[in-house]
Amino acid sequence: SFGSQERHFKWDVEYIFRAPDCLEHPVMGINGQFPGPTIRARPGDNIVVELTNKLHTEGVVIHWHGITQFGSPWADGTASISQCAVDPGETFFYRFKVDKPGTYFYHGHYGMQRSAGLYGSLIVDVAEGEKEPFHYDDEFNLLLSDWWHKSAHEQEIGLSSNPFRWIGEPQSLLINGRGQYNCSLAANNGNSSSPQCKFRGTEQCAPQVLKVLPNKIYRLRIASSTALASLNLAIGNHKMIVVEADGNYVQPFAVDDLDIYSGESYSVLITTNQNKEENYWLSIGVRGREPKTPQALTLLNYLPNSASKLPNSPPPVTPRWNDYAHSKNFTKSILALMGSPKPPANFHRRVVLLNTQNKINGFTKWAINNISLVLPPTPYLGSIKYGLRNGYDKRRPPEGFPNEYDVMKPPINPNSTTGNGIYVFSHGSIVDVILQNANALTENVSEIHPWHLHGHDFWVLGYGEGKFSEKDVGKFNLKNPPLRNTAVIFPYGWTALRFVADNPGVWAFHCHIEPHLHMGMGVIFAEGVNRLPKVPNEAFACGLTAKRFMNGNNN
Ligand SMILES: O=C1O[C@H]([C@@H](O)CO)C(O)=C1O
Repeated sequence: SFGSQERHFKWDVEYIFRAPDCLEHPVMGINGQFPGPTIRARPGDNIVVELTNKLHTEGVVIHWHGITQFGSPWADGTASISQCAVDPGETFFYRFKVDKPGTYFYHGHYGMQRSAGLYGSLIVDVAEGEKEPFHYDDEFNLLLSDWWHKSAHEQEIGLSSNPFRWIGEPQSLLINGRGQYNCSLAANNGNSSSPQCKFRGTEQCAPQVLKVLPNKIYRLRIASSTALASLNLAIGNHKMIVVEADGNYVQPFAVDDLDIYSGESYSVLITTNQNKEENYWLSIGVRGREPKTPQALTLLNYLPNSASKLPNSPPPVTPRWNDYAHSKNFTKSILALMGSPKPPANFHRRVVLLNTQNKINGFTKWAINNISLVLPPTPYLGSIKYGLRNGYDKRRPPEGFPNEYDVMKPPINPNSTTGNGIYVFSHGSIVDVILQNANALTENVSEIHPWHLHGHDFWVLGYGEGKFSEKDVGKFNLKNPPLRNTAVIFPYGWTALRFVADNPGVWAFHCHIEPHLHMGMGVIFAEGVNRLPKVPNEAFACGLTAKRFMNGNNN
């Protein structure tokens, strides 16, 4: 399109020593930075990321979360799905177009590399000469994450062990890769048992202070790449107007605090119209799991006040972790901005996906319709495109679950099986997905799962309690459902989504809680793969020997 640019980046992924929460640990960085560099682009721009793997003993891929990859499914950055993991020493070229303004991010999508710190921001501004449907004077970008003192490797080994070792709650929450583990910014006016932090400001774990001028409007871009934690964000004395969710404009609404699940992004507007002699807290706490992690904090610093002037009152408190009514109220308030694309009135195919915690040979797993996803070694995109017979399980996974299954109780028979079959959708068909939550292995436990779809936005048609039934269809919102790429299922509830299968490729659809995906909580969708032109060789084979074989020189 007119004025579009190529934006070229050269990135080295490597472990670096960093102190994200003031304690030093190996962190997966990019070009020596953590979080990785921010990509900023405009709609229509071609992004080229020349990614060199400097990890020495691990493969790597990067997923561009929220970017549809229309016409470039091999650049989606999902190991075993859209490409082979990039070998140590190798360089892979991600080439893709960004199509829609919004707040996005990128992250590792191989094993548990997101937990290791492989993530960064991707911001698409409006096209030159165009305006957002709201006004603001300046903006801040807040990429939220959670951090463990146990390495991603140790976490992963625990999950794959029998007896199972759960990763537990994070030690710290990070804002733009910065948190404070053994001190608190609010010790002097809160009830923290930690000592007051004393920062010069140059420390790796010093908070990024948000410096604002009085009586202005600021846009906060907020994205969550947490591995586990669902979060709630609040700013002392300031209401937030929600205007964007996952790169889509929403009908503006005001809140005192905002829930954000892993894989989601929001933009909110705040007006700096409070007492300008004061500074204010921005605080982030854990939702949906019994919190064992202190709040993350930073300051809204009204200039010219000193940033060392602490607010008079303690940081806003996070709503009670299991106040699901509060969460549902927020989530259901998110509706598409008037004039947004509407969903088709009917669907061609409905897939119901039951989410259960299971056992396989004594190992703890998650399963969808009783199949726990284990990715095949050959990427699906290549297996399908080239008709490879043994690339993956050709049996179609179930479209639903037995009617008598009681979602309110632990599974009667918790034993499950692994699989890697795919859901194949006809090109252009309209697909409804009902995500059905259930009781986990333990009685009276049902968890939150934020589900993320690659390659598409979907409309969120509705949320409900208990088991989904046909009569719930009548309550679907077809008028102004929000378009998103991530939607949460609440404990013991269901969430209904609709999307158009019009993006040729193979797409992961999964719980964005990284350990849950690792334990099998995902499915694979494929559509229109036969329409794809030649797939770049380097997506499916590595090194010069592979190139030689592909050129037919294999003797
Ligand atoms: O997958 C999970 O495992 C643990 C627990 O269910 C078993 O230890 C937990 O809280 C999860 O979310």
